[in-house]
Amino acid sequence: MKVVKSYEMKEIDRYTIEEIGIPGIVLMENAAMSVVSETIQLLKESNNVVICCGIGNNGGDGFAIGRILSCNNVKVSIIIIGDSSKIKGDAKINYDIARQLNIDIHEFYDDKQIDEFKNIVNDCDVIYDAIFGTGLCREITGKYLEAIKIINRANAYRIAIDIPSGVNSDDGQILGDSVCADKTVTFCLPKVGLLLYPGANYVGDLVVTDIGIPNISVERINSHTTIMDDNLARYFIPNRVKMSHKGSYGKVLVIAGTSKMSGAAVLTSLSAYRTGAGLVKTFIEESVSSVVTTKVPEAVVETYSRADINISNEDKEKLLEMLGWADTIAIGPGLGNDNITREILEIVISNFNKTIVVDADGINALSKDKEILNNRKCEVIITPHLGEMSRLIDYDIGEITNNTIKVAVELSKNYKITCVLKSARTIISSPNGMVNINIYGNSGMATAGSGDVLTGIIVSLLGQGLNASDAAILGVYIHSKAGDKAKDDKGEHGLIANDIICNIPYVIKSSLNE
Ligand SMILES: NC(=O)C1=CN([C@@H]2O[C@H](COP(=O)(O)OP(=O)(O)OC[C@H]3O[C@@H](n4cnc5c(N)ncnc54)[C@H](OP(=O)(O)O)[C@@H]3O)[C@@H](O)[C@H]2O)[C@@H](O)CC1
Ligand SMILES: Nc1ncnc2c1ncn2[C@@H]1O[C@H](COP(=O)(O)OP(=O)(O)O)[C@@H](O)[C@H]1O
Ligand SMILES: [K+]
Repeated sequence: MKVVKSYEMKEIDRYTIEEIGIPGIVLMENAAMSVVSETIQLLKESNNVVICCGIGNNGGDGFAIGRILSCNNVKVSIIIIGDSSKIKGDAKINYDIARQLNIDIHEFYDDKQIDEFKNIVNDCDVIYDAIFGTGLCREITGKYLEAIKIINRANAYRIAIDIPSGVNSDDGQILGDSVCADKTVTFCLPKVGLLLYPGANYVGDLVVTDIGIPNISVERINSHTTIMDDNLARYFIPNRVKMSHKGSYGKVLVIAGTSKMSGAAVLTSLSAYRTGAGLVKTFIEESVSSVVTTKVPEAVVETYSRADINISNEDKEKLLEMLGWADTIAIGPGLGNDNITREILEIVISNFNKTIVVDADGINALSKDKEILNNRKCEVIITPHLGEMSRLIDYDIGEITNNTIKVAVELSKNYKITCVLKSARTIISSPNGMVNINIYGNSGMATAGSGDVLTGIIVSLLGQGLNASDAAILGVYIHSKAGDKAKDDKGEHGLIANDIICNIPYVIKSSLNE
C-alpha cells in the first residue's frame, strides 16, 4: 500500500476535485461519514461528545461530523479554536450548516474563554480532534498549544480526524505538542507521519477509510513510500513446487559466530532453515563449530582457524570454493570486530557474484573501509541498527533517529545497495529510491540475537529466489510478525530471539492461508 506526504495527498485531492470533477464538499462529506461509521459504536455509552475544530478543512470535517452525529441524536458540542471569521470554502459551508441547525457551538479565541473551554472538555467522554490535519505547517503555540494540553489531560476517549493535531504528516515529528489519540481515522491513504516515531506514539488504533477518491487519482502519484500489509505478503512468499528437491530452495552460506558469540551462527542458520531454505552451510571458527552441529543438526558445518591475525591460504581456498557453491551469503553476525572479519568480507564481496546480506560485524568492518563496497561483484543488502548506521556514515545517532528515511535513502543511492535500517520502525530503502516502512513488531524484539534472526530470514528468501528488495521487505515483515506472535504467547518481557524463530513457520503458514 502507498503511503503519502502532505503535498502528495494535496495533489490527489486537487486532481480529484479539479480534473475529475468530484466537488471537495462531496469528499468532505464522505470523510465525515466514514469517521462516523468507524466511531459510532464507541459513542453508545457516551453522554457528551465534543468536537474541537480548527479553521481549515480539517475543522470542516469536524463540523460535518458534528452535524451527522447531531442528526443521529448524539449530544454534541463544537468548539472552534481560532478566529471563526477566517473559515472559508467547504469548511465554511459545513460551519454555516451547523449554525443553521443550532448545534451548540463555542469559540476558544483568546484567554478569556479558556475556563469555558476547560469546563466543556472536562465534562465530555469523547473528543473528536479536528484542529489540524495535513495543513499543519509550523510549530504550534498560544491557544492551540493550550487547547491540545487540555484535550490530553481530559478523561475522555480521543479520536483524531485524519492525523492527530500536532504530528507533522511528512516525518512524524511533533510540532510543539500533539493530541494523543486513542484512535485515528485517516482518509484515503496512510500519511508517512502516522507511521514514524514519535508521531506513531500519538496515533492509537489507525484506520484508513475510503472517501470516494478514484484509483486513478492515487495511481498517478509517484509515491516512493509503501508499507507491506497482511494481504500483500502472500504474493511475495516464494512458491513451493511438488517436483522439487532441497537444491530448489537455495544453497545458503552463513558466515557468522566466533568463540565469544557462537550463538549468532546458530540463530542465523536456524532462521534460514525455518524460513524455507533447502540447504544451509555454516562457516565458523573451528573451536566453536560443535555449538552449531549440536544446536542446528540440519546445518552443514565448515570450519576455519582464527589462530593467526590473517586468514590462512588454506582457509581462503576453502572459502573461495564455498563461494562457488552458494546461491547467497549472510555475513557478519557475531563474527568479531577484527582483521580476519575484514579479510573474509573483502574476499566475499570481491569474488561472489550474486546477492549477500551484511550484518553486525560485517557492517563494522565496512565502517572502517567503505571502499570495500565499491570494489564488488555482488549485490548487497546491509542491515544496520541505529548504532551501526551511526558508525557507518559517521552521523550522530539522534540525527539518524530523526531522519531515518532520508539517511537510509542516501546510503542506498550512494552505494547502490539495499539498506535495512533497523529500529522500532524499520526502514527498507532500495537503490532506485523506493522506501518501505515496517509497521509491525514490538519492544520485546529489542533482545540480543533478534537481528541475527532477521539476517537468517532475509538470506533464506534470497536463496529461494527473491530479489534483494523483495527479500528485505518480506524478511522484515516475517521477522516482526513472528515477534508479534511470540509476544501474544509470552508477552514482551520474556521474549527471546529463539521465540521469534519458533514463530517464523506460523507467520508464513497463516500468510498463505494454509
Ligand atoms: N482537500 C480535500 O479535498 C479534503 C480534505 N480533507 C481534510 O482537509 C484537511 C487539510 O485541510 P487544510 O489543507 O485546510 O489544512 P488543515 O489541516 O485544516 O490546517 C490548515 C489551517 O491550520 C492553520 N495552521 C497550520 N499550522 C498552524 C499552526 N502551527 N498554528 C496555527 N495555525 C496553523 C492554517 O493557517 P495558515 O497557515 O493559513 O495561517 C490553516 O488555517 C485534511 O487533513 C482532511 O482532514 C477532507 O475533508 C477530505 C477532503
Ligand atoms: N521496540 C521495537 N519495536 C519493534 N522492533 C524492534 C524494537 N526494538 C528492536 N526491534 C527489532 O529487533 C531487531 C534487533 O536487531 P539488532 O539490534 O541487530 O539485535 P542483535 O544485534 O542483538 O541481533 C531489529 O530487527 C529491530 O527492528
Ligand atoms: K486532526
